[in-house]
Amino acid sequence: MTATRVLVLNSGSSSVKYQLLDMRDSSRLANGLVERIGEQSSRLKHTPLATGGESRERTGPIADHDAALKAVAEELAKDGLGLDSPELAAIGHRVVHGGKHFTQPTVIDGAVLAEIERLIPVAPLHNPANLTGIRTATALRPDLPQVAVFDTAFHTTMPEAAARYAIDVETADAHRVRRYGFHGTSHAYVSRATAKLLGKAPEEVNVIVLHLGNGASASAVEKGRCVDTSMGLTPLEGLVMGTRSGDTDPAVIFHLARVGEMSIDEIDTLLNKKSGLVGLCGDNDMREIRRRIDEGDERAKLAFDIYIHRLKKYIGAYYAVLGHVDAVAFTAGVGENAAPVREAAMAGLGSLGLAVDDGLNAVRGDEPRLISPAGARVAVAVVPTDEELEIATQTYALVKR
Ligand SMILES: Nc1ncnc2c1ncn2[C@@H]1O[C@H](COP(=O)(O)OP(=O)(O)O)[C@@H](O)[C@H]1O
Ligand SMILES: CC(=O)OP(=O)(O)O
Ligand SMILES: [Mg+2]
Repeated sequence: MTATRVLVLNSGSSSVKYQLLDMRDSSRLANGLVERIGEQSSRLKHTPLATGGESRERTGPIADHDAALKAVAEELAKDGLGLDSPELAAIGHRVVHGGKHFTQPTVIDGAVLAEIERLIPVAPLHNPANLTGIRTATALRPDLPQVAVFDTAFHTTMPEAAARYAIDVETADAHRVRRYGFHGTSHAYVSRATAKLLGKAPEEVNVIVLHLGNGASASAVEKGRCVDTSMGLTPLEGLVMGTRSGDTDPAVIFHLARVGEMSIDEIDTLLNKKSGLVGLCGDNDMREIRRRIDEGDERAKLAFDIYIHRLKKYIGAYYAVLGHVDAVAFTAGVGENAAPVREAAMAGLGSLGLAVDDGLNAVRGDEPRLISPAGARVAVAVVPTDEELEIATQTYALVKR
């Protein structure tokens, strides 16, 4: 029997999303989510898609990512899909920071682990969780290839003009300070899916991808290659996000340290966890923000306006970077679901050939779809991302013989 299944683990700072796929037809056998890891109220939700069974939930403390992954393995085993299955070909891991070094998916060995560990200072929220996921999975199946698929890989094609900060070159190089970009697996997948929606090859189109989830980033993709993206050294730069500030004057940090007497760690927490939408209005869920706006809440409206203003600036910037744009693609939780965000982001951009058709924008669905009016100069599209499928595809391509 040839092994054709791939388990994908996407370990975030306080969550693990997972999916088990059969790569013969890319069908999903099971998926799930463990959230609030490290809290008393952890929750695991598991859906056994292969058997068509009901989703199962367990709540109660799950101390760390190691315990989370063991709980996932137990749930999979209940459906006869345990990690001991001979049909499992590999485990694919999302690794957020791969630095400059990793441009391709990579089978993990000691040297790869060491490099991911060395990058912890530039991805303190993400890389430690990714490492625990890899170590636990390896302990459960030491015989299987474990593959790292890096968020940064797609962005390694950025030209130096986009990747370098304008700071002293020697200092920057000594500390590997440069723009790496993140969500690359999603930007790669969505830019290709957008080309397909237009009936073109990726090499034939220029696309602006707007990945708007809890973390959010934009990218400029020229003929299939990333030429700029909004996240930088860490996933803090760029757009306004659920809890992250995105762009600020770096002097805000000196000011808060000197005048506000805050420690560097306090400022780090402020900008990464207490800013963005949650800092502006107390909510980071776009559904809740829209509900509050409908009730006349001024703070929610201001938070929304700041979010949209920043998004528009990046759309304009990447339009200029690309020179010619074939499509703008909205993706991830907000991009796929929040019609008012798409409408507001495109409002007033008619002279750039950008517009949305209200009727098309209101349609909901899981398939890639156009929302621009017929005959528009630039296509505007909603293109659902699928980071897990992309990670599984890249993982399987690397290990199948
Ligand atoms: N129906 C919806 N309308 C508006 N926003 C939504 C909707 N569904 C999800 N979202 C937004 O999507 C976000 C999560 O996006 P997602 O891509 O899953 O993020 P992440 O992968 O970073 O956890 C939520 O915080 C919420 O703001
Ligand atoms: C890199 C990053 O921001 O990831 P996420 O959106 O999953 O937090
Ligand atoms: Mg995400």
